[in-house]
Amino acid sequence: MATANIPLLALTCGEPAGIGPELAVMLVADEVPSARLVAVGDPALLAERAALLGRRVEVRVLTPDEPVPAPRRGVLPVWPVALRAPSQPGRLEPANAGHVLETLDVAIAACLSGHAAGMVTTPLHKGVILDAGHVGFTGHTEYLRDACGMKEVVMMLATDSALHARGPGMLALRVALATTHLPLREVADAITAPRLERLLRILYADLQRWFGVVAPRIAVCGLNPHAGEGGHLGREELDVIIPTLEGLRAEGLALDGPLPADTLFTPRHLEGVDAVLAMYHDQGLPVLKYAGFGRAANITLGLPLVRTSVDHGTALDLAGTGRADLGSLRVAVALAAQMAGRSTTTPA
Ligand SMILES: NC(=O)c1ccc[n+]([C@@H]2O[C@H](COP(=O)([O-])OP(=O)(O)OC[C@H]3O[C@@H](n4cnc5c(N)ncnc54)[C@H](O)[C@@H]3O)[C@@H](O)[C@H]2O)c1
Ligand SMILES: N[C@H](C(=O)O)[C@H](O)COP(=O)(O)O
Repeated sequence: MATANIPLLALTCGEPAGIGPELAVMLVADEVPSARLVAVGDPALLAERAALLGRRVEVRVLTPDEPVPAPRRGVLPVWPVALRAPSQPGRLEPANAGHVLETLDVAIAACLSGHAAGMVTTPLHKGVILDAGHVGFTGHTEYLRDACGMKEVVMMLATDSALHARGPGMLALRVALATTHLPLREVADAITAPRLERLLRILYADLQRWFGVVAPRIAVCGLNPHAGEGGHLGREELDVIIPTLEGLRAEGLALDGPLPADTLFTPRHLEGVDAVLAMYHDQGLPVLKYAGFGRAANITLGLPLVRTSVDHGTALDLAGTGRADLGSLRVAVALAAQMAGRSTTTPA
């Protein structure tokens, strides 16, 4: 395949004090990356981290018009976005929050214009972006939603099936979230029937579109212990979740639940299920990360572009040590490449 026909992925380098920049370096230092990549970040910082880790990497600065070369070991093409202040591994610097957001803007613009076929993000630090005054920032997912003008998107994490014996396919356990980065006390109010319906429609459609699941079966968690115990432990199941599921089932969507979340994530209940919809972040993600931390990826569904990410955060405790595990970034890149390939063959 000619280089220009290999889907191009923009790889944002994330929080400069975290492990993102060194993961970008490590990805090309020891192996040929599985996709045509261009990092979006500060070239001097990347070269510095490569030197700190003792990795031989040529950081090759490209203008937006220059072709991005085919993947090659030891070469990291970069679309430059300058740091706003010096960065030390492990030390957050609010002055660099604007830099982090600019890397996202560059990648998003490249995807929306069709220049890049998708974007892969390494971790940013939500707290330091808020400390810097970006009020309301809660993560890539919501930032991408707003940047792309979408009303709703869905965060889904998926494990790499290589670790699991649950049958063929690249990814074995997929967990989507009905609410994302929200204080727990606000979760119940955020789960309304119209929203839940929109989220389930996005999840259903994107399982078909990106993962080739012809007739998705989705298992939906209850919000309350024991899925509300018939209304004795909370009424959200009776008032919101059950009527929403019934409405969508009448249209032919295969939806199980609401099921008690504590037993839903067991092999018998997961048999034949293509994705689980958890009601909140720490209902679904601990299970997913227990099953595959370091071998899973985060995908934003419902966007007009391909976006995957790693399953972990900035790991400030590991930054600059070279001990961060590259596994999740490998999965995120491979998955984005697979999705980008589909987006050229499947109508939107
Ligand atoms: N995709 C993202 O941008 C993303 C994802 C998760 C968390 N975060 C953000 O990261 C920051 C720190 O979050 P946290 O402390 O809850 O989670 P974290 O994932 O950064 O760290 C949790 C633990 O996992 C370890 N860990 C993380 N990545 C690792 C890797 N690649 N290899 C080996 N060990 C690894 C860390 O050393 C730490 O012990 C927060 O601001 C959070 O919001 C961002
Ligand atoms: N909820 C994600 C996780 O725990 O892995 C993470 O915070 C990333 O979210 P964004 O992709 O929205 O930044």
